[in-house]
Amino acid sequence: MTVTHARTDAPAPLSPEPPAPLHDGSVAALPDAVAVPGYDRSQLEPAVVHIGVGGFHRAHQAVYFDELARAGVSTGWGITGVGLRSPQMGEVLGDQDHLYTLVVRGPEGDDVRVIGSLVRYLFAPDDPEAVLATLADPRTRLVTLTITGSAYPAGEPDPEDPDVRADVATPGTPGTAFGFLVEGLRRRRAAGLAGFTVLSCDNAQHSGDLARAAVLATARLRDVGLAGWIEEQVTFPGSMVDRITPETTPEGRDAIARRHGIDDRWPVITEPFSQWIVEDRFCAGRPPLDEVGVQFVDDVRPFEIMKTRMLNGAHSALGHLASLAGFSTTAEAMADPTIRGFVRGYLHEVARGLLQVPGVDLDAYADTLVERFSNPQISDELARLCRRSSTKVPTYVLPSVQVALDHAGPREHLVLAVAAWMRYLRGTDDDGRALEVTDALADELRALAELGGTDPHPLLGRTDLFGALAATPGFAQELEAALTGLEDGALAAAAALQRDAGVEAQESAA
Ligand SMILES: NC(=O)c1ccc[n+]([C@@H]2O[C@H](COP(=O)([O-])OP(=O)(O)OC[C@H]3O[C@@H](n4cnc5c(N)ncnc54)[C@H](O)[C@@H]3O)[C@@H](O)[C@H]2O)c1
Ligand SMILES: O=P(O)(O)OC[C@@H](O)[C@@H](O)[C@H](O)[C@H](O)CO
Repeated sequence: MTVTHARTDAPAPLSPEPPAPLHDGSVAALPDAVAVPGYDRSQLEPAVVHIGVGGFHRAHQAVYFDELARAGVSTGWGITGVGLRSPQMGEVLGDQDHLYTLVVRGPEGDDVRVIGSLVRYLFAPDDPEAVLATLADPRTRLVTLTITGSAYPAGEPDPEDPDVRADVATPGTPGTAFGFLVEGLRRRRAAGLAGFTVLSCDNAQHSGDLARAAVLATARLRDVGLAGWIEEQVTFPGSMVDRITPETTPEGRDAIARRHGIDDRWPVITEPFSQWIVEDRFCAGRPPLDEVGVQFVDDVRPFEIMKTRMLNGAHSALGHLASLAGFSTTAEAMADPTIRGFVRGYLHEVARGLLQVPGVDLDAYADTLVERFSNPQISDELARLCRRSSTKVPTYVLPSVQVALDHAGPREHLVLAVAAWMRYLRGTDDDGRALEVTDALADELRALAELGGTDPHPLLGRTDLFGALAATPGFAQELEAALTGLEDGALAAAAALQRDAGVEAQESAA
């Protein structure tokens, strides 16, 4: 493994380089392998623009739109994919007529199909004008985003940031997704058109509010009147999205070619589970996604909070702790009873701090998460779960710790998860092997983690990450104890929690 001190404004090491075509005659190339995905793609109307076409979009939103067309419900929602950061996805999709293979990997084996809802792909740095023209096109009714949580400014956008400067000073060649949205909307306003819906599909608590705040703040930097028009004309529904989608590796790609005889340079492998809950606030027409399993609600926040704190929080906790213990994938780590017990304990503590979620039994939800994380058919790298943790831990983990401290709730697993992140930041596992630390703040946080050792105070000084939690009585001492426990190794620290829980259970039974 390598230690990567990457800045998030550099393209993240998102996916492996797309593998070269096989074309050795042993397999059929897309789109020859499957001529059409079951409907006439020429009928698809380009009503959706999606920014950030990665693995998840192709395993989730694009699949729902594909199902709409496949089931004959509607061909009104074809997708124009837009990339801002790396050109490879566009190159691969361009070679495949924008078709790609979705492999749903469950206990019964692989379900393989070709997805056809992406009709076009634009790499913004090559042709910003085409992207802006598409956003200003009257046919565009919905813009969806999966640009990672780090792309949303915490507070106001930094006017000194070169990308934000481009959004304002050279709006014909914007630097950020929000700059593109604002200029696209400005052109619509100038042309007398209405707005479009902006639907964030990034994992976040209040994803819609984050997108709205970022778009309005970017607009205000340009023109207060434009910002006011956007407030009136554009809706930003929140959404809860869920489908565990690992990065596609060359090995995964080659296995698909061998097993299924399809030469797809960048297929997507995902799990059977899929969930999408969306707030019903669409200003330019709502796609009939309820016909294909999407749930529309008035307020998505309880679902977002549950999902980010339970699933994503447990993923972060598992990622850091199991990486320290030397594991590489979720399934491998979850097969270890100590790690599995730690994840269960973590989920239990989070659930204790959650309010009721409509129609959800949190214990049953926790059980499904343990099962999904353990899926041996899916090879999900722990390293993926540990990227951009300075954005993720404050969103996914720390709110649960705060709730537990405020209500004197059980929190040993939560605190160990924070300690494991701090220990992980030092960049080596329990056997001294290098860990991948891919984070905008990697260098700064590593220095603080090394300075502190088992003393969390240098890291807790980062109030931009810890907020009021840093000063919450008892937290620093509990963290210090957990960091000290980790000196014996991650597995030993997790096992100690299980021993303590066993003793407590015996005492209360007695
Ligand atoms: N993979 C999953 O299991 C999963 C599930 C639910 C939600 N998500 C969310 O979906 C988003 C994308 O995840 P993914 O797994 O597809 O990752 P990915 O790395 O495959 O794709 C990320 C995409 O975002 C783009 N991007 C990154 N930073 C950007 C920026 N600052 N501005 C514009 N574009 C940017 C990349 O170019 C890429 O197209 C994340 O927010 C993630 O939390 C992922
Ligand atoms: O996507 P991230 O990096 O914010 O978080 C990593 C994982 O927890 C996440 O991708 C999950 O797999 C996903 O949210 C499941 O729906």
